[in-house]
Amino acid sequence: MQITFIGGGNMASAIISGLVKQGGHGISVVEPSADKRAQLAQTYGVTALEQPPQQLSTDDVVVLAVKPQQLKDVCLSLAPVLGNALVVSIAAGVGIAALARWLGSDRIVRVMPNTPAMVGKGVSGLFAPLGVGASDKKNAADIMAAVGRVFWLESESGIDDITAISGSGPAYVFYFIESMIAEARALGFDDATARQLVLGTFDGAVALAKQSDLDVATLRANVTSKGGTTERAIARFEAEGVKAAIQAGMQDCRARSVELGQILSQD
Ligand SMILES: NC(=O)C1=CN([C@@H]2O[C@H](COP(=O)(O)OP(=O)(O)OC[C@H]3O[C@@H](n4cnc5c(N)ncnc54)[C@H](O)[C@@H]3O)[C@@H](O)[C@H]2O)C=CC1
Ligand SMILES: O=C(O)[C@@H]1CCC=N1
Repeated sequence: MQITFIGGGNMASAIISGLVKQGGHGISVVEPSADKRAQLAQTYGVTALEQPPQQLSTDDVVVLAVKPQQLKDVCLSLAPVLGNALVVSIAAGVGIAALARWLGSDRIVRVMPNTPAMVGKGVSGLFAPLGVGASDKKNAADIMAAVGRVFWLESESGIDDITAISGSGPAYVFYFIESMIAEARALGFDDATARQLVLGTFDGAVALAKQSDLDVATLRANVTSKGGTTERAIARFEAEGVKAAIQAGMQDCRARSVELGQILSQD
């Protein structure tokens, strides 16, 4: 595939890194920052451009990887050179109707990836409107499958849902990890040891959850001895409303995705 990324920031780099490892693709990136262009070219061996190509072809795939707030201008400037290229938008919030209006094309797939794509462990939700053909859907899914797992969504609002789960989710996990590392440091462990203890715990717990036949609530119960230490910790989490706060945070995240779409898709 000939793939042109518009925007070479965090998320684009994560996807590019997986595609480069997979090999066999022609990859270019349009990125205004000269520093980032140099880094992308050096790290991944991709073609880094300051401006979009003069003309794209029907066989090209264009991945829109700029901030949602930059999307309209980017689409309007791409429209004259887009030809009939397939467009894959990874931007949060902004819907296909607005993208189609700005691009003058409805050959569009929306994707909500996440940054663990950088290490081949991404989770992506994809949505394509009815008019998008099977080979376009396959190309979009193949790009994301190069960097992790792929889930097709039945409706576009599923993109808002999955943004609150896997799109933003790595940040929730890092927040939990950060909190545990801070406390391990407060208990006197040096930074490197605190990090290893906490990351080892996450790694082990996730591996156990994946390999076990038991559900996660049972796995948690198995750690929690009656009258023991874990029980105290979980009781404090419950008293402080940690679970409710996580769920409320996810709802706020989803609402922001909807709100971004409403604000940014107006004209
Ligand atoms: N970071 C994440 O975890 C995720 C991000 N996304 C979506 O990915 C998109 C990009 O997010 P990030 O990579 O985090 O942002 P970022 O800020 O790291 O990257 C955006 C890049 O676009 C470049 N840019 C600005 N104007 C441009 C233009 N006119 N033409 C080409 N490039 C331009 C910027 O210089 C920057 O390098 C956003 O729409 C976001 O909603 C989706 C899922 C996860
Ligand atoms: O925070 C954001 O808006 C983007 C979308 C999902 C993850 N990062």
